[in-house]
Amino acid sequence: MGYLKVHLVTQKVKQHAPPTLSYVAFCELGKITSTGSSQTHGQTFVVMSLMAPAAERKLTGLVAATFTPLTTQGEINLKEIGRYIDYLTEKQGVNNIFVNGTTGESMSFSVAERKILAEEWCQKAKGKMDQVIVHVGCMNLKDSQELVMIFTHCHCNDLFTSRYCSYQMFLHEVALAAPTLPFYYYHIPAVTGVNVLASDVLEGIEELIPSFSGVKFSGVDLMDLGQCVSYSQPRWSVLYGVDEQLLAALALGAHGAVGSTYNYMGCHVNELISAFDKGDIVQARRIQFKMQELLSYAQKRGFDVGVNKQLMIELSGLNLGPPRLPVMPCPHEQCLCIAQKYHSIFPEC
Ligand SMILES: CC(=O)N[C@H](C=O)[C@@H](O)[C@H](O)[C@H](O)CO
Ligand SMILES: CC(=O)C(=O)O
Repeated sequence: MGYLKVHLVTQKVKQHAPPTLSYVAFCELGKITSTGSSQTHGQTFVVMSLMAPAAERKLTGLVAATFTPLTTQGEINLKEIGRYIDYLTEKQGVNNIFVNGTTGESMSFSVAERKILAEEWCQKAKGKMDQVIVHVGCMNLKDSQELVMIFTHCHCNDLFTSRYCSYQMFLHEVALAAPTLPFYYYHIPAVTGVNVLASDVLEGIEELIPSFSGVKFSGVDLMDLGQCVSYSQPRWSVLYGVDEQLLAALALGAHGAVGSTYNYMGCHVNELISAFDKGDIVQARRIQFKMQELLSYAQKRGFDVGVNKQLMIELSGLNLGPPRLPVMPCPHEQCLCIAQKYHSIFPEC
């Protein structure tokens, strides 16, 4: 059975106009295992994404993949969302968010909960965030379409007509719910198990999908990334998703980055990007090595979404609550030692 992941991006129009929201969607096709995870055990499938006309403005800079705030009873906690957004903009200098994604444990929430969360994130982000990406991936097409339709009208189109035919038929169904949204390809082989080259997927795609707008590249194959950047059309964005090697991606021309660690390392990573932009490669490398030191320390102790969320709580003071089962809460001491490591490596933001 296939599952579908769709991400919508809302973009605030800057300047003096009242914030108008337009949308971007990413979607990927995959297999569901008995645990409901997206591991495919070697099955091949293509991960593709939809993106909206708002893509006139390129997605650039850092995007924090947010955690979902819960109460101690495990219910969604809308009250913390405003504070979370203020923390990211004021403390971390991060002005784009990616909500209800993997980091936000989207698959552990009902469609109804996800709609409420998406609306609250968009509402609270108005006037504060540049872009809000809402992941609306579900275990079935109907649920995804329902989420997509929060944001857009339903029309028909015929974008999917050649190559990758079965994927295109599936994607076409999503496009029926969001026909005006341009396409993105979302490449995350470590999660999906799909080891196609992203650059192969991009080849010729602009002819097939005129609204194609780029790729979210969360793989470690830097040659493939380079090929994507090299092929990238002027209005496309290539966004990198492996935080611990962002510098390599910048050197290859990535336009921005989406990641979980930008929730609490955003201010340092912004410095990394500035150093890189100024040609100060030594400083950029110094910051990247610090990120690697922290992440390798955390990974040796087991670094899953539960640990990551608790680390964010320790570092930000936000009231994000526990993760939802099957993700287990992180023992306090485990996170405390990672938080201490963070403080020993990084200065205050
Ligand atoms: C697999 C996964 O969740 N990747 C995240 C985003 O794509 C990253 O932000 C990682 O959490 C980060 O690079 C730490 O390994
Ligand atoms: C990191 C990311 O892309 C996600 O949370 O889905």
